[in-house]
Amino acid sequence: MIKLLFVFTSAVCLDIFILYFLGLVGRRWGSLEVVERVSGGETELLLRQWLESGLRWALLSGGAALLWKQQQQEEERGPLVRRWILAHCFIAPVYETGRLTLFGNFPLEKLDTWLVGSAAAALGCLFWETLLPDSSGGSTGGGQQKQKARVLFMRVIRFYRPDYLLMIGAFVFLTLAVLCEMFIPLYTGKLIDILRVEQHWDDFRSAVILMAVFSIGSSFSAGCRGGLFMCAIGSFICRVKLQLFGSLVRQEIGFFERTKTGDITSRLSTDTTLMARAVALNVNVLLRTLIKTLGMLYLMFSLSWKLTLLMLMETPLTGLLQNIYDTHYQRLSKEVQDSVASSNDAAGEAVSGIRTVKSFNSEPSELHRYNNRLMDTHNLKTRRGTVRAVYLLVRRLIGLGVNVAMLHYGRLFIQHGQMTTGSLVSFILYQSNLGRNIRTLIYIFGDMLNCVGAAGKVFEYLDRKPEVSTDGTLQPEKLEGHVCFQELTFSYPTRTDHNVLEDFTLELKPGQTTALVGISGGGKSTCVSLLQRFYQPHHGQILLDGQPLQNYQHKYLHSKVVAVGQEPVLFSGTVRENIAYGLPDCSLERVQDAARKANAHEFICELNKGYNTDVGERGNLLGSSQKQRIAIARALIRQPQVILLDEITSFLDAESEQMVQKALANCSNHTLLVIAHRLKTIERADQIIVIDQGKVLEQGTHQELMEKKGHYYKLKEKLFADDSTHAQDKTRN
Ligand SMILES: Nc1ncnc2c1ncn2[C@@H]1O[C@H](COP(=O)(O)OP(=O)(O)OP(=O)(O)O)[C@@H](O)[C@H]1O
Repeated sequence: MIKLLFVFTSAVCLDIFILYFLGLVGRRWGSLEVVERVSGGETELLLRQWLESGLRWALLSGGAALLWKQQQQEEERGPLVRRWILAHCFIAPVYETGRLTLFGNFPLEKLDTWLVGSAAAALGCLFWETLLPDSSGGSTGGGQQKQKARVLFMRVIRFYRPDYLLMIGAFVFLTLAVLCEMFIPLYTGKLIDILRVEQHWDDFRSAVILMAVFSIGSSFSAGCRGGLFMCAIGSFICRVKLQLFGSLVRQEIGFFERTKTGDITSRLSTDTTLMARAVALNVNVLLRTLIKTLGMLYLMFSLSWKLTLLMLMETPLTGLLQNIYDTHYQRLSKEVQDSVASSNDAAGEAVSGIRTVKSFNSEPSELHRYNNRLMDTHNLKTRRGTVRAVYLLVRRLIGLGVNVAMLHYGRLFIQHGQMTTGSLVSFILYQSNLGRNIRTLIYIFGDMLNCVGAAGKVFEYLDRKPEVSTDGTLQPEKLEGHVCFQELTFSYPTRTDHNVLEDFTLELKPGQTTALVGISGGGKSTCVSLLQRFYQPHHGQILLDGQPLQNYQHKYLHSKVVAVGQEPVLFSGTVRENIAYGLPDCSLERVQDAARKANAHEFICELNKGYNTDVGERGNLLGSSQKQRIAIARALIRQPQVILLDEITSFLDAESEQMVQKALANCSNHTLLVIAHRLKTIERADQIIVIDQGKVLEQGTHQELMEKKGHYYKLKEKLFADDSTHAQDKTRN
């Protein structure tokens, strides 16, 4: 900043020096008789001023460039200085040219002109930097941002391709509506002029008819335009949401662990809508306003170009004000959005965990938490409202000032016969719209960037390639189900500093049952997750029949390797839909067969609508053991080769467990990986693997490990104790 000030001060000093030097030369030149003859005229003075400005500009630019190079900051601040020098040198001749054109005299002294020019240039640069801070070329961060916004905007437009016809229709009606609307004030003024001269009744009638035609035409076209745009936006939103959802469900589990649910849902709801607005609504408003503004300016110029220039003076002020307001308003709006999301999260968490809330009697604290979040939102909204109120006040004051000036000059022009009363009325009508239109143009530009920002977030998810690839193609007809974990090292994406598995090697032989045992947190469930390809291990690999898991086709792999977890997740829908989940054309016989194997058929038949009974949201209408059996049926229906059972029997009663065990025992050609804390399940396994802290401690059959009297032996004492307690609990229930 200090360097910048130094450059500016040096430039001003250099400029004053050049100015006086040129003044001296000019005076010497002026003293020559030849020049004296021609230099008296205003045109010549003006010409000389332009020449001087050109010279000053060249010298100042050269000097600043030299100085800047030494400071090595050309890239960062160069454009701003160049703009300032250009405005500083040329604003005075431009101003004087304007004055000469308007009033035909040349009143300002040289130093006064310089001062006025300097102040105007500094204000202009300030205005430019505040309103368009990133306009200094592609190399800067702002330039890149603008370029990015442009690319995103074009992508959104391409996304609209299927609706191009609707959009074109909408734009045609938009143009018609605007054109019709534009002529109404003009004819209002004409009517007033005609009314003042009573005998022109024919003119009056035709003016009224024309006004009626324009009004009806404008309303009709606006209606058609709105309808067509809404259709286009509706279909766009559906399309984007569908694609986005498709992309989201393809992402790996780690993505969902790292990304908040609120973020994902707001991409799906708010951002897709904003993205649709970016083109359809904003371009609609932008074009409508632009056509209207240009048309109005043309008509206003034809009514009184002097008054029009006066009016336009309001624009930079309003622009500056709008820009400052937008910055604050957008920041506050974002904070309000975050705060609303956070209070929704608080409410959602309390509702979804209502059992825990009640059992710990924490209703008052939940209420307090929610109240705090609501108050935060309320405070932010109040601040946002205050900013808006101040902005509106200042804007109205500026508007009032301009209106007073316009009425004053309008009266003078009427007095001098330069305008009629009707023209002034038309002008006032246009002027009241013009200010609004210009504000809209400035606002819409900001809003468009905002919407394009939302589109950026949507595209980020749309373009995201899942870290766990699903590009495999392998789908052999016959699969043995031979699984090998080879020197696997893995940590969860949310805790990369902690290796859950380290140099982990394990073999699941085809047709055999392997039980994973160990204390909680040892990494048993992680093995199941990795086998389902929820995560990608960092080192080592998992082989299925000698091929890395990622080589298998995604759908094939998930039909051959299935898992049933501790807490089964069912989806709202019927029992049949849940068992045949992901298999759209599955017959009822197949569903029933799978249900029988999972010992679920009997209880399903007892439900009031049998297989067509609705299970409720997340299966809430069913008991835990029923949900578990449906989940087992859902796995078995795919006729898998490798079955992963992660503590599935925890929620089953002894009888159901036995039935399920029997059903699973029947699948002798399946590879089973069982995680269990129940001795009976473990004993039956062909091999038992004891895991602790991501490492295999012991491996062998129950008999072998018992004889070894190692970790398993010690663990067994605990497991057996737990098991008997558990069995007693179940019997009591
Ligand atoms: N999604 C996750 N993100 C981060 N860390 C996790 C995640 N899931 C598990 N962990 C951690 O990984 C370690 C192993 O967990 P894992 O669930 O595999 O153990 P486990 O032996 O199956 O235990 P349990 O019998 O309690 O299910 C634990 O320290 C756990 O905290």
